[in-house]
Amino acid sequence: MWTALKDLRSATVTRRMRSLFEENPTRARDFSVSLGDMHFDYSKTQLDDSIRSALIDLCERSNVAQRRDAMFSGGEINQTEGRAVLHTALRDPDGEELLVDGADIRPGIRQTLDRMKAFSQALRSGELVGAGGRITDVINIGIGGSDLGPAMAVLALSPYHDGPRCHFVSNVDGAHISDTLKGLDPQRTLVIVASKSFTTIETMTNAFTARDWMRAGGGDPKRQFAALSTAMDKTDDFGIPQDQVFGFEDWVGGRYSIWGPIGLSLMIAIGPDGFDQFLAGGRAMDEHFRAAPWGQNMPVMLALVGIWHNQVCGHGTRAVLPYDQRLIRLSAYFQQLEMESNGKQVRVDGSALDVSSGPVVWGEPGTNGQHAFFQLIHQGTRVIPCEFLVAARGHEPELQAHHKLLVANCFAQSEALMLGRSLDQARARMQAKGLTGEELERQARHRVFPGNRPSTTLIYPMLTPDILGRIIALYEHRVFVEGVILGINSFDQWGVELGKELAVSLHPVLDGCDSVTDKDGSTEALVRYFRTFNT
Ligand SMILES: O=P(O)(O)OC[C@H]1O[C@](O)(CO)[C@@H](O)[C@@H]1O
Repeated sequence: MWTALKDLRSATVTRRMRSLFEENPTRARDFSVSLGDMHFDYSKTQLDDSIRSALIDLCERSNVAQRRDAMFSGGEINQTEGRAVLHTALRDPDGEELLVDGADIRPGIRQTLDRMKAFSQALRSGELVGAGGRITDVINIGIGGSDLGPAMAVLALSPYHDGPRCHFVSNVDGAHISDTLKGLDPQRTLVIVASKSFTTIETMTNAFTARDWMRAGGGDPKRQFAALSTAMDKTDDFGIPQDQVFGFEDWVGGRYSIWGPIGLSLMIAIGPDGFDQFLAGGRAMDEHFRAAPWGQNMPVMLALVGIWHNQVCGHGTRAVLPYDQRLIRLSAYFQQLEMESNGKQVRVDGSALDVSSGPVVWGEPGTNGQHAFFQLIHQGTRVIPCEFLVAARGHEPELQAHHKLLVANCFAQSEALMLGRSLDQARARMQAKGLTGEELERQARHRVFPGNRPSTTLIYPMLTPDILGRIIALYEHRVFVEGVILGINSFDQWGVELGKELAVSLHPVLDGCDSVTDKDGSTEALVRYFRTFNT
């Protein structure tokens, strides 16, 4: 399957992308996909008709349609954990009957959503109070999927906030909770403990610290704690009243969980109506993913472009570059979504992957990144496919000039990456500035841009709750399609276990309770260093 694609790649190594636009005047339209007013342009890549056909063929042969349908209908596609994968059901509470283990899951989803709405409304209206009166601040304590989604989305949608302030604590580093608690009123703060398992050491350590802080400051943890979890017995043990516990099932993976109870902080911030719009955005992307033919299917084409760049061309990293300051946490969110899902070395059947696993995902918002790492993207020896995201309009009409500059910079980057600047062009520019002879030759080489560097652009009218829902669902399905093509299970994460186990065994070693001599030399030396400062 891969050979045909690799041959196509060899045939295009020296081809200038720009020539594709000269050959096909409607290339921009032909190599883009729309969903309503959201538009995904992948024309600034090497994809042509034959490459796209070969990629679509790969998609067909990989049974993406069957796997997709199995996912939406509750098939046990997370084989290594024996679970269905149904985060999509969370954003479709009124959908038709959906059976898991013989029972329809929709009524439970609706009931939990209604409870979340009632709870967040009571909090926002001031009906639900803390020991010291109206709740002014909410802290979500969680990590990974129980943090990154809501933390990213709350920031992204700050123009829609009209509820209490939301804070996020994830790191077990005491600095995180300490800095967050400073300045908060323990009698007017709500703490949400977000943990699917309710055993994650970072989250539980921070939750106990927050409870001690609240008690010491005269707050009332019985009233001012809520929990989001699949483990009701453990939330009970912690002492959180059941009417403040919002449960979900194991068919929701951590990094896919923002659509349900894990999204409670987002709902508190933007209100139930805003949250409904967010769900509707995700649902619209689901419907599109299920219905659109592959070539017109946004998640599929985003995935196929990703497969082309990573597995076929060998570009091992992917930069996510939102030209939107409020999406500053988007690449961190996508890092978990993509790298925890598709960073696997074996297929579902245990056989070794014969192509690269998912790429390294990284990035920062523009224009900041331009003044940091874009140098390497433009002139470094590696090719780094870039994914730009940008809104046509900002939320600050009075600062329209800023937004125009932002957008101009975004478009300029993809243009510059594709066009580059040849040695002759560099020389001509320097001559125009009056340079001549040896000095001109010496300087000109440093001003050459190889160009021909691929990028895609996702453009939408404005970053609303609906659009954010569409963006997240788009990337979720992209990761899914890439995983199916690689033949891996995108829904487990065994790779995080070994480090967790060793941390548990190292904890008593740091205290000096357990011996350090059975550790490797490096670890032993590090432990001894730590002990000298902690006697
Ligand atoms: O919600 P929990 O159970 O606390 O887990 C938090 C995170 O930890 C992980 O299991 C990995 O360490 C993630 O997959 C998950 O999102």
